[in-house]
Amino acid sequence: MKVAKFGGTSVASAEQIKKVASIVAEDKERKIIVVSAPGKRNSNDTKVTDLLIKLGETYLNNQDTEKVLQDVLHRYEDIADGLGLGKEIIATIEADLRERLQFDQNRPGACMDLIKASGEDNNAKLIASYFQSIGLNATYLNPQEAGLFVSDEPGNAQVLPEAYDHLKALRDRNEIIVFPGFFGYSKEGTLVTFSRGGSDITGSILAAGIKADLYENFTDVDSVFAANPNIIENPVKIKRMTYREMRELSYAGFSVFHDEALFPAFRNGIPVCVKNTNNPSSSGTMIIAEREYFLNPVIGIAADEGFATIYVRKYLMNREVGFGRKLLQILEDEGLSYEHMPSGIDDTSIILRQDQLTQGIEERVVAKIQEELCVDDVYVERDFAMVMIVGEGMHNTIGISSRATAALTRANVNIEMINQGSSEVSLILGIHASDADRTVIELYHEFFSGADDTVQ
Ligand SMILES: Nc1ncnc2c1ncn2[C@@H]1O[C@H](COP(=O)(O)OP(=O)(O)O)[C@@H](O)[C@H]1O
Ligand SMILES: N[C@@H](CC(=O)OP(=O)(O)O)C(=O)O
Repeated sequence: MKVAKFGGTSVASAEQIKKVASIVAEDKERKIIVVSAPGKRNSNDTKVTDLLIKLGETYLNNQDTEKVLQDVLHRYEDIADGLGLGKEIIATIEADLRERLQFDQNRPGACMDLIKASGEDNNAKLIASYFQSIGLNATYLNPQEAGLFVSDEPGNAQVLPEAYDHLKALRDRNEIIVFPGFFGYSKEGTLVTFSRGGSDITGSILAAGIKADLYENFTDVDSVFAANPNIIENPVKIKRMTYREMRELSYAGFSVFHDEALFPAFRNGIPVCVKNTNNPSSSGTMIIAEREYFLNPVIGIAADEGFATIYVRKYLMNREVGFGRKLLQILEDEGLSYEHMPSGIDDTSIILRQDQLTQGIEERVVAKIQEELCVDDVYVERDFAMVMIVGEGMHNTIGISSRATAALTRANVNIEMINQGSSEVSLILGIHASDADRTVIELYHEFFSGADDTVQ
């Protein structure tokens, strides 16, 4: 049995949904179909999820919601017309949206999630009707009915272990199930969404729940490439990669697959295949537990922006018992998570996602570090990027970091931070965000020039 997830680009228009239907129809093993909200039809388009976030904000600010509501409805009307579905489905979607716009405004997180998730929910209903109209034995299934229980953290839901016990019953269903991605329900019955891009997570949870033989993730590219195709023209394709490699690369900007989506598949040993809805005969990229040979020690290079550093200096920091704990406690008290913490003997830098550092929080954190830890210096710097060089073959390969630093020297890029975990599967370089693309290009040429069309 396979779970197939179709991303926003695969369900953005009637034409795309027809391709989805033929992919589903051609393989009887494709039993659970997870769908996203309609995504971009071209580079100037707006994702329905982004329209819905605007709708949610408009509603929560007590402004007139009608214009944005109509923009959302037009997207579904275009799709329904192109699929030859009647007007009834649009009336149902409109009624559903208007009902969501009655939700309690005193619960803004839950209200936003309810509105945001309608993109997937209504698209799943529409796609299930289309499948039925062309003779497929398909049915829409609501995540609450299926038992997809999650934690009550708006916009950042985490699956609850008991969800898997409920979801395994889906194995016994005889029809094709069309399941909306991106959200589950708390035990109290509140709808909660995963983080952005979270339909990948739904697919992985369902694949783990039914112990699928394969989790297929359909998108708009033939494979995962060794670098972001928006930065490198025709990058080499990755044929096989490990969960760990994909996790590191998606963490650092390979937006093709959500980093949180790997865990359920990995824990249950379910292979993941990234495939192209527009070219389904292409074999795609297999993500598996292990791969045996390494033609190239590096498999991919990624860069992600939006990081800040809290720099802390105190003479004899290395001798002060409990300094690190107290420093991290200050972050914890403000609800901040951190990504890396490279240290010297008298100084340390805490690297974190800068969108967490709103002005009030930044001021409080700096003041607390100053007062409670009596440091010599503390300040925040913004707009860093983290570049990751990743590959299982890097383990015990001599010279990777010298090749990387030489490439950055050629690109005239200053390295602010360098970090390698003991697993030696990745090397992280902290640089200024404005240098990110140049860095990826130079590193790509260093590690992939002369490589075949496909690696590994
Ligand atoms: N290394 C990479 N390999 C493949 N695609 C990548 C990579 N890095 C970034 N991408 C981008 O990810 C996009 C697919 O992800 P996304 O837009 O979220 O698709 P979907 O709508 O199917 O969920 C590709 O079109 C590509 O621009
Ligand atoms: N529609 C949601 C969830 C998602 O996974 O979308 P996509 O498949 O387009 O990445 C979002 O935009 O965040």
